[in-house]
Amino acid sequence: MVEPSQIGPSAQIIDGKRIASERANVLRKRVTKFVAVNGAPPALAVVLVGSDPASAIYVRRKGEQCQAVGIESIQHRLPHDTTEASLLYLIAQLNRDAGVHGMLVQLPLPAHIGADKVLAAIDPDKDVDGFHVTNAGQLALGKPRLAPCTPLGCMLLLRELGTELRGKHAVVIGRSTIVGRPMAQLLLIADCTVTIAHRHTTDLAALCRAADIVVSAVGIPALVRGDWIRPGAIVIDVGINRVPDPRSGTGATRIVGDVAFEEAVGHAGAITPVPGGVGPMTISCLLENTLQAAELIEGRLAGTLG
Ligand SMILES: Nc1nc(=O)c2c([nH]1)NC[C@@H]1CN(c3ccc(C(=O)N[C@@H](CCC(=O)O)C(=O)O)cc3)C=[N+]21
Ligand SMILES: [Mg+2]
Repeated sequence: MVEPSQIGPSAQIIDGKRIASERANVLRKRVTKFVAVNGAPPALAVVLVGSDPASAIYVRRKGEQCQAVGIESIQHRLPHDTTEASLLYLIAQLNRDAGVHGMLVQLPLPAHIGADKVLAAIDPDKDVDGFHVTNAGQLALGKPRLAPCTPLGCMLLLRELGTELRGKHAVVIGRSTIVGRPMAQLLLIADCTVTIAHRHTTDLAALCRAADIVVSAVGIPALVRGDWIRPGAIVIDVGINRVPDPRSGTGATRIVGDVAFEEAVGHAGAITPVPGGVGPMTISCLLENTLQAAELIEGRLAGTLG
């Protein structure tokens, strides 16, 4: 007996939430080992300036996930009118604090604070977002140290599928420094042929139709249509777009990605949902980067002490 849902092609739905929770179990064991060796847990400092509601939710979720694997979470919530100088002062303190292994400043920052200057002030060894020019440069050289969490999470999802990446044509839509560019670098390291598309790209549809892997990170709901997806291609949807939820009738919102999911699911071989795809993997990779930073820092200290 064939269910209607089994008639016609339908993609494998890549369950980022499940994969992230399985990885949390592995991370928890690594953290336990770290505590046994070093006597204290890895610690992540998260700095939030202002009260953007989405940022507040993400920061809270990061704290919860840290706690779930035994990483100490230190959160600094600063008022919207915090000066650039006082934010730089806090970063300098966190850089010096031997009890802090990783730190991040939640983006976006208020307009009166220069994000480039702030990111440059973070000790690259504690830069668990991988946004510092040193870490971006290492990645561009093909020798990543701490790499950005969202692209790392996308790579883990691709690896989880078990398909050979070497020689595959990957189209990355979006060239942001936090997702598109580092994503392209990681795909290159995995021996993909990589095309980066952006707002000036002509005939994005035709480009996507030639792709084995499409990664979209632009923030436009339903930009990527079902018939843009080559049969069997892999679709990674990084978009987080808040839209009105017509089903609620109460003005409530829901989040959708950049891909018209219901269309694309009939074409793709595998596709990430939003929510429950890339988002949970981003936080999972943040935890992993924090543990990696802590292991490197403590390993180096142990080396200097004998
Ligand atoms: N310095 C800095 N580092 C960041 O890594 C950073 C940032 N700033 N600013 C904002 C973006 C966005 N981001 C997300 C993290 C988790 C989910 C996530 O967990 N999403 C869930 C739930 C989404 C929801 O319900 O709102 C999901 O997709 O299933 C989403 C987005 C990290 N960012
Ligand atoms: Mg998601």
